[in-house]
Amino acid sequence: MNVANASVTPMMAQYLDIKAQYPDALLFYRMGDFYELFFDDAVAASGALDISLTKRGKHLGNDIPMCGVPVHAAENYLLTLIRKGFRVAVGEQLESPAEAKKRGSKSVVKRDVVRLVTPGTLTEDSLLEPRRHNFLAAYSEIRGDGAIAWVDISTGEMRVGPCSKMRLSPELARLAPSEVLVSEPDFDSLQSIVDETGSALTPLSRGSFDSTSAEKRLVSLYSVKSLDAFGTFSRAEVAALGALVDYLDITQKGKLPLLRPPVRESANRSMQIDAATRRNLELSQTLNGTRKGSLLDTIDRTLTAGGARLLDRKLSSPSTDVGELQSRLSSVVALCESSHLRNQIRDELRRVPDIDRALSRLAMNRGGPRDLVALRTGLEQCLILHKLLNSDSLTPSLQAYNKDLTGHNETLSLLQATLADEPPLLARDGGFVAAGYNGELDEMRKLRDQGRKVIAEHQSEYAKDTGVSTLKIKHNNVLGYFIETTAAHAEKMLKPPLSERFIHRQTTANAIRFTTLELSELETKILNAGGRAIEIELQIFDSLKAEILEVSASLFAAAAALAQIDVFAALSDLAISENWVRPNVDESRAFEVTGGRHPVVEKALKELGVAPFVANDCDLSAIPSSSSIWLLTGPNMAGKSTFLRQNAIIALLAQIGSFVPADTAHIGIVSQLFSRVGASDDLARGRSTFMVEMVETAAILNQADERALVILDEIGRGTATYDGLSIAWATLEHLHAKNTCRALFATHYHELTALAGKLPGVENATVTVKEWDGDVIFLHEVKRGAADRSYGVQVAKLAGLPASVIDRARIVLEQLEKGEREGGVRQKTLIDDLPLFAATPTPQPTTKISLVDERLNEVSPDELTPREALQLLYELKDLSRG
Ligand SMILES: Nc1ncnc2c1ncn2[C@@H]1O[C@H](COP(=O)(O)OP(=O)(O)OP(=O)(O)O)[C@@H](O)[C@H]1O
Repeated sequence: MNVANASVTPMMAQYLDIKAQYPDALLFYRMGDFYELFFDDAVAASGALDISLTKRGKHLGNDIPMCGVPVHAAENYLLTLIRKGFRVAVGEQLESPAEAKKRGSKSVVKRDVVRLVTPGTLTEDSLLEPRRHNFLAAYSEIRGDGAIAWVDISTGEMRVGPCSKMRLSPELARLAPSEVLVSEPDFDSLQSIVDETGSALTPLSRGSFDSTSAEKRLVSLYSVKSLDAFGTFSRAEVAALGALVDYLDITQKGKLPLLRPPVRESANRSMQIDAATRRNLELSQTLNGTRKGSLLDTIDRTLTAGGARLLDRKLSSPSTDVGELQSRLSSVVALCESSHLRNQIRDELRRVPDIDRALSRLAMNRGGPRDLVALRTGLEQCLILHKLLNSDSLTPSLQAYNKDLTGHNETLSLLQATLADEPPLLARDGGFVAAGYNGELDEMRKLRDQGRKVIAEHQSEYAKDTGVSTLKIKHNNVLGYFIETTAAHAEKMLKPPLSERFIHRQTTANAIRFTTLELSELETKILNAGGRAIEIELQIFDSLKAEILEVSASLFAAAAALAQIDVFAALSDLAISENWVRPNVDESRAFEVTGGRHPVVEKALKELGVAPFVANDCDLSAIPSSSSIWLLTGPNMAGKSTFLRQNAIIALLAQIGSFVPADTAHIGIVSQLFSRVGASDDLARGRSTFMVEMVETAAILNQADERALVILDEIGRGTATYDGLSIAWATLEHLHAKNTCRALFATHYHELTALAGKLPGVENATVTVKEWDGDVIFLHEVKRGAADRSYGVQVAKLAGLPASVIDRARIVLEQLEKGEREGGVRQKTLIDDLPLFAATPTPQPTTKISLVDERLNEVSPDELTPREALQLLYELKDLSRG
């Protein structure tokens, strides 16, 4: 831009200069106690934040729109802007106005962007959810070989794994990153996949993804010779990791977070779950997008933020490693068996702070004394917990985690010695270093807080040393502090040896004034004490921080151990209080659950105080075939969907190493979990209910292998009856012949039950109901066999459809069924045969009032004598026979 243009002020020139470097972000331009926004940024931010838009000066003859937010409240505004999809460049003043003035009276204060705030790079406590990770992901593809890397900069965890473009959507669903980085040339082809997950998509230049420079970046970041130190990575994996680091460098302006060495995750060690299945099973959020009511919400008994994040991670990536699962389950068992120990552990865990996030904030220079205190408390709790868990009778993995809780004595002692009990939030406020830690600091504080007292102490010392008891220390603006005495008393002070110490300053009419070297030093000290105290504290803060970061690896290990212990104890607590059972997990293809329950529905029923949940069995193992499928029929509302989901959830819980809501469960490892449950329109993506259903079904039929568990609920319901039936039929046959997997298939098409006789791997099961006086009573019991009918009309009646509609539906149904029995229904005949709705008189209630009812209506029980009552009983018995 043309800075020489007369209408551009130097400040505006600086603003425009900085803004040009961040065209995609809102620029927070620091002016004193405010961040100000100008031009389009101001218009956008004032709308998003609901703050007033004003004007400030003119630019090229036009008013400059402006809005501002106070610096002390900036975090909240930042959060709102980030949530609304903005990125914010924070431009700070890099010098004081006085320093700027030294360069010339017209000089503008130096400013530059110190940080680019984006959804994936948040570290502030107030901007993050404590119990959830905030991942930044990067996807790269090199010659058809794809990889995804992700990092939570608030905890420093960095992971990477292979990921084909096909698997990108399920991987993003699993990780739920808040921001995804892709190379500019890939932007268009990946946009729809990323948008679908709700993550922000950020394109980076091709250079950020260049695998050779990425490798250099990583090698220098971790100060290693080669990345082999951490494992073997593909080019695409290195590129994705490198892009993360490059982006952090750009957004954090060179101040990189504390990144832990990358861990490679291989896809075959965890259960594959696609986005639709996660959604359908409401794993970490409900279909309405809330955490409350999700499976995670129901099972989460963790007490620490780190534990909560770990449980979330486990639930999103159940393991397929039997050995690992057995080991996790044994630890849960160990803590189930000793409720005293478990309760003690849980009591101590309550006091454990978020060590990961405290460390990361410190590393990024955004930490304060409270973070150091969090580490102190964390390490103190480590010691207590270590003692509690220090037993040979515990499992090897608990013992290993317990080991990580020790070895921090030096760090703890340092923190204990250094920190005050309740320090302030910000280091610059001072007051966080404990008294007694640093002699000079103690003195400075004393001087700052008790200047008068220190002077008084000196005064009495001088009085004693000189023998002049009337001597006074006084202060004025010319001399500062001075010692004053009368001329008579001053005499001996003017002579050696006292005159060597007491230096004559002034003689007035009534008094003589002295000073001492000590006193003038004291004066400077008193004047500077406050500032010096803070300076010392900041030095101590920095050196303490450096020492802590030096041992960050072992502190992270302790935090990880605490999280693991928390998860084990939480799962034990859950198992005991909800009466869950240890599942038998192995390499077989078993799926045998007795007394299974749906944890979320069971909890909801309990809270409502209605009839308890009816437990059900599911035995796919008994089917002597390579595929094992239960074909589930039953009326609407009987509990088919619940049954389907509960079995998927039981498998999933077993594979995170949790007990399961059942009496017994034998689960052969499930490698892929698919579920097509319920129907929902996806209008945003321009897909109808039926289309969504078919896309999801296609994904299942194309991918499910013999280790998959497939849950299909009412396939084909979204289209015309015969089309739907045909699709369901063919789908079932495909699952049986090609996918040869374990599956639960719920359907309203009773015609399909005939397939059970034909296909060896398909068995019929049904959810039972009782019919009573034209109504239907749900028993929620799943039994082998086929349902006789749908009871749709009865359910509709329960829902409160007008009686005339219900009656009319009954007539139509009767005719349809009759038509079918008589060899196929021809619609034309049906329409001709059925009298029109309007012409149909509402039939009278089918149930007649019985004689027994009539007689009972006449009776008033209060007026009956015992003899009359007995007589009445005989009478009623007669009437009912008659
Ligand atoms: N085993 C059970 N014990 C007690 N209540 C249950 C049980 N299963 C389901 N229910 C209750 O019945 C309601 C309906 O269950 P669900 O949605 O699973 O039925 P459905 O057969 O799939 O119905 P539709 O075919 O109409 O979708 C649930 O909301 C729940 O309150």
